[in-house]
Amino acid sequence: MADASGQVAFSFPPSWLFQFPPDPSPPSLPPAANQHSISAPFGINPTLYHAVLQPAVPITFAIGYVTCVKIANSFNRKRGNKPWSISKTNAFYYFVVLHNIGLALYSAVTCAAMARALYVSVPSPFGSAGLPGTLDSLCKLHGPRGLGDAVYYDTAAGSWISKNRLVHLAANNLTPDPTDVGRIWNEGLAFWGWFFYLSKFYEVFDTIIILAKGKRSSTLQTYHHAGAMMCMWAGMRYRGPPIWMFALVNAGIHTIMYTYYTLSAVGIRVPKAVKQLITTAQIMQFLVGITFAGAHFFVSYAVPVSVPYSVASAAAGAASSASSAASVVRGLVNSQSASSLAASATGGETVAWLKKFALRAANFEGPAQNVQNHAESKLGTEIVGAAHKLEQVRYRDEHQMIHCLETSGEGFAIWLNVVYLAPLTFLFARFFVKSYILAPPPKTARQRRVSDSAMSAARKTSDAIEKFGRSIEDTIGSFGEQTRDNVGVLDSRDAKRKVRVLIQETATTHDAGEAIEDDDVSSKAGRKGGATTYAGAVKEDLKSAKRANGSTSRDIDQTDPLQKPNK
Ligand SMILES: CC(C)(COP(=O)(O)OP(=O)(O)OC[C@H]1O[C@@H](n2cnc3c(N)ncnc32)[C@H](O)[C@@H]1OP(=O)(O)O)[C@@H](O)C(=O)NCCC(=O)NCCSC(=O)CC(=O)O
Repeated sequence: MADASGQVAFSFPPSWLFQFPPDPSPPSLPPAANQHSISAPFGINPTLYHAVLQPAVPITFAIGYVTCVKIANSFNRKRGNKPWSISKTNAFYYFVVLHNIGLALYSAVTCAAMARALYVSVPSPFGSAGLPGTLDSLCKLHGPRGLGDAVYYDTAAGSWISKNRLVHLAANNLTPDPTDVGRIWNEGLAFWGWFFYLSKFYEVFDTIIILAKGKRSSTLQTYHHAGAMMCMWAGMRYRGPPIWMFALVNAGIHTIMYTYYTLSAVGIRVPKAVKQLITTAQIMQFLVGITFAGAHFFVSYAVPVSVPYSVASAAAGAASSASSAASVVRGLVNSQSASSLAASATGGETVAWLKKFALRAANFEGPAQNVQNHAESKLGTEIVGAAHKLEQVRYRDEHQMIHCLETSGEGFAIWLNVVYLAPLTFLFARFFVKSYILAPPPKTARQRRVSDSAMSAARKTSDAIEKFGRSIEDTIGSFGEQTRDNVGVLDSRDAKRKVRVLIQETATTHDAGEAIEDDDVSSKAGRKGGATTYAGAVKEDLKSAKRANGSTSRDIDQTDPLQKPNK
């Protein structure tokens, strides 16, 4: 299927894009050393650059990470999810705050640098190169800016090439020139993408923070971190074209997410609506990411290609028709040697030269030799020589459809990302449903009243128990004294009154406790957030209070000297 202009087409992807394992050629390309610009603020040692992109690095790390998380999860479960003692230290607190601030800032810088790279590399589809120009800039990451000027790896030829014969490779003639500007790789992805890949290893500290708090790392958390390092690796190792989006959008979302965690870590409560917005943005990035990355498999577009053609036929055409002559002139002006020829000749000389050229093409060699320039001298031998050369090989631009992707490695990087993102989107959607749809809604006035009464009930219970204990001690004390003094008569009315008042008080708080228990608001939310955690704690206090009250009452029943004996 092609668009109206026939310049863009959508078709089923060729099977070689799904080859596994992918072709290891070509290796990734470090950014140019000593560039000192926002695209690459400093050089990266090429050996190091390649070393961390070895497949063993992310695979080993991801397996090690998942194994450690499984062990730590079961450790935390066995300990009843008790926070590790280190999590109570100041050092841990400051580490968590700095970790989040650092990642928020780093993500913001990466996002800005990638946005700039996109801005300078991707032309508008409404510009002179149209939609193919935009697609070309998104599909081909190397070489100079301009439709059809990209440098890409031709798997069949086993070398880097360009559709434009005027575009040169690096000095070694084997790789794209690292100083080329105007495409995403050299404009920032080579540098910022590589560090973003490394940051995925550091981000496992998120999990360590969760574990240290005595919680268990969720499937979402573990899967996300293990998968992110694999996907960033594949994108950077094989230069999957849409990997820029991972770096740009994910860095943007992480700026917000780590700002949220910073606030959360210092105890600033973020409204639930904001939290919900962050989760929505995360889900959106995955959906857009899957669609955008997947589209690369299906897109082809037209690029101008320099096609060599035989001069003789073109020249014959030039002699026979004016329009063909015009095309010859265009061909000449388009070609490099013709440009230099034109540069060396003034307007009159060019006309004379064309006349000579047309005569020669028409096989009138004699008259051709005698063509003169405006100074009425025969055309210089160097011009004739150049024209002669032009007769050998000429190029003209034709439009050819090319696929967006060129190597099986690019294909691999994309499908790995799509395969990773699909379950991640599901896990996030489930998180969304659990956290914002199934979780209890914000408290109503009545629920708040119940919650308040829970707190005051808890307070009363504890005061009453305290008072009760003291009275029992006093009563037993005075009873003992009176017994010792052999008075034989306890001030029974006073003691009885005290005990009755206390039993009444605890009974009141017991009822309040029942009321709270019936209301599941405070109990369900229990584990998340300061207020709900407090409500959970209150409930626990109430339960203990109830237990304490029950046993104390039994004790009183058994010890009350004033109680009538059971019949
Ligand atoms: C709103 C969210 C950003 C965060 O939701 P959470 O449920 O994690 O939020 P929360 O308020 O319960 O916070 C969790 C607890 O950990 C503490 N905490 C502090 N710093 C943290 C850090 N860097 N990472 C994880 N937890 C951290 C919090 O203070 C809090 O402690 P306490 O409980 O003691 O108050 C959400 O959208 C989300 O990402 N949920 C998934 C959670 C997850 O596993 N994320 C993995 C990264 S996903 C990711 O990164 C996606 C992406 O690439 O965009």
